Amino acid sequence: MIKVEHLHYSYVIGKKGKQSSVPVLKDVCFEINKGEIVSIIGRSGSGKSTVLNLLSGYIKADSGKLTINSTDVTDLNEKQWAKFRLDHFGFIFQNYELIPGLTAFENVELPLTLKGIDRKTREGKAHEMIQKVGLSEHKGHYPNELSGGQQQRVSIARALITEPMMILADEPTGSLDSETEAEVLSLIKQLNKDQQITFLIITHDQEVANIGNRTLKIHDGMMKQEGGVYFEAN
Ligand SMILES: Nc1ncnc2c1ncn2[C@@H]1O[C@H](COP(=O)(O)OP(=O)(O)OP(=O)(O)O)[C@@H](O)[C@H]1O
Repeated sequence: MIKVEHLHYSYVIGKKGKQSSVPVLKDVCFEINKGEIVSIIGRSGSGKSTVLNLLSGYIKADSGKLTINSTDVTDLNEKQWAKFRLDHFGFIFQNYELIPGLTAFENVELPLTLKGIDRKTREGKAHEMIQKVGLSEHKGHYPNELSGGQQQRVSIARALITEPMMILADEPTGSLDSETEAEVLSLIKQLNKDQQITFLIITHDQEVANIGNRTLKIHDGMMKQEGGVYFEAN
């Protein structure tokens, strides 16, 4: 489903004329199969968010190959990526990233609005998703009228509404207390089990990583499967 082959990425830092290149990902290789929950665990600064940004086309690798659903997406341009992202991925973020001026229902509906789906279909789907995450009674609430856990449920419903191939979750429980964290992780596991939704979870927390079928460890821009050895760049 996702195949990452020998990705290298460096950030260019410093002022013009005095720029230097800082290698952040070094020969990263991994695959994610349909129906898996895969966790990427690593300390702060190890390169987790950079992996996510490469997978979702926000940044472009210096070298290597990225294949998603048998399509080579390594060289898509920005416009092609925007469509590809909307068609294939759902996103969940640590800080939920809900639109403050929209209700829970409207936030969930939004990706379908962006896709140009008609109102009746949008509303039907949004009702279904809000129900799926157990928030039907709160659908008219604005984000600031919801708890952190409820906001994350809204963002999960929003991620699900386009029926994405995969959900990319960046520290999905990073802002939640441990009880609410357990609830959100259990919802993720349930969606994976009942509907075979594939998740990639980025975290620095071993307990969160443990909900995955597989854990990939990233350290200093190098990645290994848990129990394996780090790949070193040539
Ligand atoms: N825009 C940027 N310009 C230059 N260096 C950057 C930039 N973004 C990230 N880096 C550097 O790249 C490295 C990896 O950063 P990244 O954000 O991928 O790590 P992370 O594992 O997601 O960290 P965290 O858990 O703190 O979010 C870090 O050393 C960071 O300082």
